[in-house]
Amino acid sequence: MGILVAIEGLDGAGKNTIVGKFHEAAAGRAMTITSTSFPSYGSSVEADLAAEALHGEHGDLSASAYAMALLFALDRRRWSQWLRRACDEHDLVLCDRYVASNAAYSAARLDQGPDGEVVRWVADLEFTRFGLPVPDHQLLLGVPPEIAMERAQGRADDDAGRAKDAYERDADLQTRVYRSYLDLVDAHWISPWTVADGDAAVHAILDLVP
Ligand SMILES: Nc1ncnc2c1ncn2[C@@H]1O[C@H](COP(=O)(O)OP(=O)(O)OP(=O)(O)O)[C@@H](O)[C@H]1O
Ligand SMILES: Cc1cn([C@H]2C[C@H](O)[C@@H](COP(=O)(O)O)O2)c(=O)[nH]c1=O
Repeated sequence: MGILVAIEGLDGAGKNTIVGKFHEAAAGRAMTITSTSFPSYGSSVEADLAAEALHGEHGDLSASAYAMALLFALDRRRWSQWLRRACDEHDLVLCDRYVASNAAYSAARLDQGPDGEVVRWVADLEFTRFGLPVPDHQLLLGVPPEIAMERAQGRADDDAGRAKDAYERDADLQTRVYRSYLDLVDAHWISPWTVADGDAAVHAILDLVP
């Protein structure tokens, strides 16, 4: 039975990039690794609707923190079986964003803390009602908002297909999301956390694999 690790952080923090580094580093160890990412664009209608809403479509859908969180949660729900099977078949299963993304972004949008109503609602909905597996460990990329926003801007400048969405354009929201993540870490929300970046992050997580 493998371990499930969620990789969390701001937009542009480098989550997708570090997943590549995990795969490279795991190849040098006697272990198997698999990964997925959320939102699962292109394979679930909920993920695509959420992205479209954050790019200005679907009326006032994106104005509701709960509606957006529900779309992200319904997207993840489709992956529940896949995640359980992946943990049976691999030593390490990585998720580029997981349930804590919903907790951190929703709490930041609604100016609530880690013990607030929306964080409780996210956990009840996703873990209790939808039965998503609880992550064994969560990695917060310790990349502060100024750097993450610079990277997201660079990516948008280089790639017309990666124009910034409503969350990425909102510098104040990004700052509050980072605070929310740090609050979740301090509260040991759901499972143990590591805050790290780069090679240190990769090795800290690989060392957790029995
Ligand atoms: N350690 C790093 N140093 C400098 N640039 C980086 C680093 N990691 C990633 N980048 C660059 O920053 C940009 C964002 O990286 P990436 O797509 O991995 O972030 P992300 O956290 O997955 O973003 P999102 O959540 O918005 O999808 C990319 O252009 C990537 O090449
Ligand atoms: C999975 C997930 C995502 N979000 C937010 C975080 C991002 O700003 C956007 C889109 O994600 P991407 O990584 O930039 O493609 O959605 C969220 O609030 N809740 C979630 O569960």
